[in-house]
Amino acid sequence: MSILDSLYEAALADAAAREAVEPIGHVREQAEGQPPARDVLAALAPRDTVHVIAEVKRASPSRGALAEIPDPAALAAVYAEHGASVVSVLTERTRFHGSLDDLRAVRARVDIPVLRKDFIATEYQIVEARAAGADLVLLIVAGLDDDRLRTLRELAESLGMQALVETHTASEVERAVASGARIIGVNARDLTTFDEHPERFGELARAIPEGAVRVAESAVRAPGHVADYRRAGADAVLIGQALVTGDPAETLDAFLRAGTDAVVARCGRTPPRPPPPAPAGERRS
Ligand SMILES: O=C(O)c1ccccc1NCC(=O)[C@H](O)[C@H](O)COP(=O)(O)O
Repeated sequence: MSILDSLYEAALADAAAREAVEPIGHVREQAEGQPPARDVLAALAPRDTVHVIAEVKRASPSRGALAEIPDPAALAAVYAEHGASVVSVLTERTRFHGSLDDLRAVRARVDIPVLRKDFIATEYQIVEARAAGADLVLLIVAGLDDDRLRTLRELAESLGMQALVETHTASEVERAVASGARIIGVNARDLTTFDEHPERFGELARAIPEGAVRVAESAVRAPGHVADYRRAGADAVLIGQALVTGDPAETLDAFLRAGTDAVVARCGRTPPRPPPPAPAGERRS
């Protein structure tokens, strides 16, 4: 069994155990009682700057333990104060040591949108994400067939959320686009081998339509990496490890500075040319 399959298996077993205690009807009522989801597309809309999706990440299958993070809400508050546009919360328990309680605590503390990052393949996981306050859910193309991908994205949208549809290959980008995704991520990390291919983002971003938000995921370890992703066309960069293993405030400040300073030479999105000089008679002295 691949690592990705085993991650889905564990996440789905946990979700089934929760569902046995709390059926989907109850969870749907809780979801309907939540304040409306925050507008993720608006949060990621300004295209004159790179956005950071800052992750609460205690551990990972590729690196093991990263940081204890006893108070995920406090970490998220630092992210929000230092300019993150979205907070990503890993809610998977077995390999990432996360939970829906982390997500609830983060959502209660910050005003920016919150992503539920997990191995989602069922309606139940989408509804419980909204019930816990998520504004955005992760859907991984490699783990879902076309029908599931569309059904789950549409369910998320019907609950007011958006979906970050994650890809790693050209054919996955094609499937993400065909599924109607509005926010498309290219993960530099191969989820079956854990190898990182940061150049992959620039190779694949061209196939993501102009109207969609392009997210570069993983493998940011230094400010220059944010600049590289920005130059390659990223509207947003998803960062976990570097933020939780360094000083989150300083690291995020440095990453955002680097992203803002980067020359925006984006595939298909070159910055507007300056207007031609006015005729001599109209020039101000
Ligand atoms: O991080 C892992 O080891 C991992 C392994 C298998 C599936 C998913 C995994 N991570 C989820 C992510 O996509 C990252 O947490 C996220 O993009 C941030 O990456 P990084 O900045 O490299 O921590």
